Amino acid sequence: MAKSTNPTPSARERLAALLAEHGEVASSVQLTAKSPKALAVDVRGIGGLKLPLTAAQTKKLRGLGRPARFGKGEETLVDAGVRDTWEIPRDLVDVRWVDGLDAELGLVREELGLPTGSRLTAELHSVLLYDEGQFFLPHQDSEKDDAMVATLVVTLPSAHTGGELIVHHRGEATRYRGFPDRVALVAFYADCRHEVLPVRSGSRVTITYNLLLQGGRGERPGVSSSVRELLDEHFRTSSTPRWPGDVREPPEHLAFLLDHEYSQRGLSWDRLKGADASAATALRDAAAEQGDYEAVLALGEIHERWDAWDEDPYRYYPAPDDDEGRFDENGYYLNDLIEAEHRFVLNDPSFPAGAIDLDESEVCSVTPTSAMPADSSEYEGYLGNYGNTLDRWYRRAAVVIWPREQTFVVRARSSPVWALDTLIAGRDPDVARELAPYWEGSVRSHGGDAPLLGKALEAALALDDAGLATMLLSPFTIERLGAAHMPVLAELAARHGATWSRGILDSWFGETMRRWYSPGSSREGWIGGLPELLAHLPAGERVLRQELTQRSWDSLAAMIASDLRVPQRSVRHRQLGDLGMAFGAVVRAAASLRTQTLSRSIVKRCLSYGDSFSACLMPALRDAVDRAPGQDWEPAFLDLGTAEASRLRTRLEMPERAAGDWSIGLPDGCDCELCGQLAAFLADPEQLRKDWPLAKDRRGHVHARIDAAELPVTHETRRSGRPFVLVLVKTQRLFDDERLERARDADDLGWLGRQGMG
Ligand SMILES: O=C(O)CCC(=O)C(=O)O
Ligand SMILES: [Fe+2]
Repeated sequence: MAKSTNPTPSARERLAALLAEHGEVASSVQLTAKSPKALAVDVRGIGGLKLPLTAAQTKKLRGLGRPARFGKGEETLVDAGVRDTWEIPRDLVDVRWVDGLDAELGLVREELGLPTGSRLTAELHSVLLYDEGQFFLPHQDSEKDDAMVATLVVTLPSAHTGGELIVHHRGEATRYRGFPDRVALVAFYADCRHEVLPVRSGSRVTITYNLLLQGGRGERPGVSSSVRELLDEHFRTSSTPRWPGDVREPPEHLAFLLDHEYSQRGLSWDRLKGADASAATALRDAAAEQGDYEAVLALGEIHERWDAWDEDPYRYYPAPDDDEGRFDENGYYLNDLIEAEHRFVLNDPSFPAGAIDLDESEVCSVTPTSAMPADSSEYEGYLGNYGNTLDRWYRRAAVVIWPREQTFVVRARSSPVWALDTLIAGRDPDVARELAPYWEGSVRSHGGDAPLLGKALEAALALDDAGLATMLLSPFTIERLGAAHMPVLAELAARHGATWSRGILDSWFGETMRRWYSPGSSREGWIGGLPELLAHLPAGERVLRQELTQRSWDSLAAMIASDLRVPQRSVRHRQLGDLGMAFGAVVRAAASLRTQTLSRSIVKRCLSYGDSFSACLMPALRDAVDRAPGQDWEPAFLDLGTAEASRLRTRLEMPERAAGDWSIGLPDGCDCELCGQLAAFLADPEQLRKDWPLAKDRRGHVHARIDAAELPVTHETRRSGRPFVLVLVKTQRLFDDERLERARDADDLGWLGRQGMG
């Protein structure tokens, strides 16, 4: 969140501040053992270690050591450039704390702010020996056990310098030294990066433990009532209007973002780290107080888009005082937050899998997201709609709270599948009405795929209400409609009538929707399967058959019209060719309708298209023959094929280009004075080359015209003299292309003749 410029902070901002105060705790801590005798270490082959360690003992230890490994993703590696230390095999070592470790672990638990009532246990991880020059670069320990919350490093007393353990957290580094005569214990949260600096002299020996947390929830009297009041205030108060006249409803959720990192499996109420634990617990207790709120842990994905600069704007001026912390980790200066998206997956098995999107006014945190290191980021220079933008993505865990009466809607929004299953089972129209305000957004953000459409149809059938059926179905797109859906759709159409059906199809074919969220599904691909789809309608069904075919044609005709306008010939032909299958399908579907009105209007429209339409028609005709060899032509195909044949014949009857005729036509597009000169050169049958001194932008215009029309003319700039000279040369491709085209025409005409359309 950007710094608030609002003079009176909102309830959620005050809530975050209260929780921050309440939960100030360390992320690492150091203790010393009562005496060196607190610890008894036996090593097989050496015997009991005498503390402080002597040089003779470390020498023996070294004899048992092997180079330590470290984890990188899935792998375990040995790389002395990252980690250079000896590891003593764990099974050779027996470590015993004479009075147990409970007192120390109790202190650690308190200092790290883990909930009262919980208990830490230590699990031996490794025994390490760092000789002079050895070190471990910054890293984060992997949490192999779900209950692991922290690491404990015990440094045995020994004479050494260097080898400091440095623990990083949220931009702060804490440095811990071992002692010559005392056992040092350092514990830090498992999500802290840490490192061991090179040992400068002597040897450093450490024993590391995984710290596991068991049970217990914190009880923090005192804050709960103020938390509760702020919670109520948040849910009562509409957020500030974004522009004059903007009407905003009171928020439906509150997400409090946590500061530590959690894995999906590691995120649970009794294993929250540091300040998160006390804050989250206070929130949960306040929510539970009267049983009217629900609080759930969630994993969030946050996307921020910043207006940003890639260099320091204050390079030549002193930065304003309140401007620190405005640089991200890559040195970009964060200027203004343009937008932020917050999406949460509820981490609770009693909730259906899925995600909910929250508004910025529903989110708060102690540490603003922009102050956290991003998981990934992307900088774009002057592109798109803004100036320079910096996109940043983060993962942050959160406590998400909502009024209990909203639970159905929250569940339904996070999983539309679950919502539909509930409707199918309960057939309760009031429940469906509760969904109405969110349904479209919810289907959209979950991709609205074919199985979901299947369920939505089923639910519409179960509810048996035309209005609710429209609400449930209209967010989908036509590309998702498959054979399996047809019987239910027909049933609904029969129940609710033709007007209802048309309304649904209008939404499904709508253009805006399609761009929103049908990635990977192509309209023309779907139209290509139309006749097969119609075959799944009950015999005698008329409305859907008619309407689906009509709308498919309208949609396709719009695509054809736009492709016919593409200036480059090769692109135009390829795109039109790609529509051939869909065109054939529409013609076949139209032919199967009760009246031939649509067929006739298709033919009429196609006869008005120019020559390029052949690129779409020929593949459709050839496909029709492949599908139904030896069968009679649909009348529409026959009309179009016959017209195509006569068009081809006319073209072929024109005399071939004479050898030595170099005249080229320039297609329409511009009649500026420059294009006039270009056209004259092109039209001249004898002139093959033109050396044309032209200023830069004028050369650019000529380049563009020639490229757009894909003319057989090379156009290069000779960079000598002022202005440079544009050299145009007509090429042999003029003759080759025309020859190829004639051959293709002849071939098509022959084929049409053999199909009875000559
Ligand atoms: O030796 C130390 O102080 C730390 C060792 C460590 O970071 C590890 O084993 O992961
Ligand atoms: Fe480590």
